[in-house]
Amino acid sequence: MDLFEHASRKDEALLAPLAERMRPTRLEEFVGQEHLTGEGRFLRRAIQQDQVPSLILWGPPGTGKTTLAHVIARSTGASFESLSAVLSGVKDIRETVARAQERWRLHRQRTILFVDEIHRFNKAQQDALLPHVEKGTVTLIGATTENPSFEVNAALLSRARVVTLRGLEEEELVALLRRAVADPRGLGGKVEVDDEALTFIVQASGGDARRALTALEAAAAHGGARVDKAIAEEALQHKALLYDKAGEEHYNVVSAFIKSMRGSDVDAALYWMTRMLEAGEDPVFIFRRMVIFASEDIGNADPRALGVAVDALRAFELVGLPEGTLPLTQAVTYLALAPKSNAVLTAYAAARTAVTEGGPLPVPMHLRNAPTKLMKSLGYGAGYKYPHNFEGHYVPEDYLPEALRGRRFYQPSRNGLEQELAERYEEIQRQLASRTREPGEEG
Ligand SMILES: Nc1ncnc2c1ncn2[C@@H]1O[C@H](COP(=O)(O)OP(=O)(O)OP(=O)(O)O)[C@@H](O)[C@H]1O
Repeated sequence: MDLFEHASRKDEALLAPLAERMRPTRLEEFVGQEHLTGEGRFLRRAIQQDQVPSLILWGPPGTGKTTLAHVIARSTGASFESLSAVLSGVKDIRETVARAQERWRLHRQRTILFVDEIHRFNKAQQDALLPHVEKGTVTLIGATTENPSFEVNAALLSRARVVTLRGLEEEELVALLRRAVADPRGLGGKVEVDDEALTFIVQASGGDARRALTALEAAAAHGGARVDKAIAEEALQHKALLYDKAGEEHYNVVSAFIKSMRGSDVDAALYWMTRMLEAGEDPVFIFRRMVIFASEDIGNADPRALGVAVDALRAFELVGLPEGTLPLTQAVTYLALAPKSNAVLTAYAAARTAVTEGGPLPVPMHLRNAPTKLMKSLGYGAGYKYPHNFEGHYVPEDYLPEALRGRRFYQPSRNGLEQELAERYEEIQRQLASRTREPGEEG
């Protein structure tokens, strides 16, 4: 039984991606970032003296933020816990803190809490965590790729020291790849990778160690026992086609999501929504697209849709993830099945064309503001009819500039609630057309 468990755990370890298998566990294996971890530098000293404060690690992807948090925990004998600011809810934070308290109470063991994407922490999450950072129950290590002085909340910033990580240098990445080729945790010396191929991979990695290791792994899988530059190139191209979170594929999925809602296919909309979440998309980005969609593709066919989208966003900001997926799903299902109209979009486009092409046409005299006697004597406001003085609070009248009389911008659909507006619109057009003009009035 024991043997079995051991064997399966070992297989799992080998199934993990190369970058994961090669993650340094000691400071000696950590590459680059000499300004932090070199002899006598701040972080090395803090680790040696076991006095690591709460930190915010700011740096590009794949430069060792997560790794550093692991190394710190291991070297200081602290327990390591990790949360995602995007995916973990307040409940997860409370449970993590409770475990940390327990560890301290029973074993006097400290806890390092790693929070990925710390700039996405919302108010509720912060309130649940910060008092415990203050008390020292947990040492917080947050990671962010965004400039913390703009993106990280002040309450957090004042409790943690910001540390900057740099993209890794080419030589550092080459050394890292060589180690991965030889190390038994890595490719175990079974693959030969020539220098040109290594340089090619490193140059395609933009200082990102995870990218470099993942590319090496793909090249090794592609090429067998020997990897040269041509094989590395081919492998990388193939990979780029399969998955590219930040690039084309991302936009394809967003596009499929919007089109599914527009096409009233609620199941497809849910599928693409989930694809985006799983790929690590910021839910707020999805919400913003939905708020726009509610106006652009539903509009007055169901004016409640805009409210549903905005309320769901507000709810999400209150509860965060994972519970925030519920208002998100609710809004997606509502928007997908609501009656559709693009009359808002076309109305604005038509009005804008009239303004940009027609130039600043004069305001008709009867609509002008007449605050002074002089203006009144010049005819400003003369002949204005106050609609409330007429039956039904309406009187047929011209409001557009003279040159645009009779132009229609709004083309209401006959869908959903917009049907009512369409009927009212037609009625008004009829009254305008059949109005009896007073003598002297232009036709
Ligand atoms: N400085 C480094 N020294 C050695 N290996 C590194 C270093 N930085 C990254 N790596 C390798 O890259 C992998 C990913 O790094 P890590 O998870 O620390 O990145 P990160 O900075 O947290 O980036 P992300 O924000 O993308 O998660 C690690 O598993 C490790 O193999």
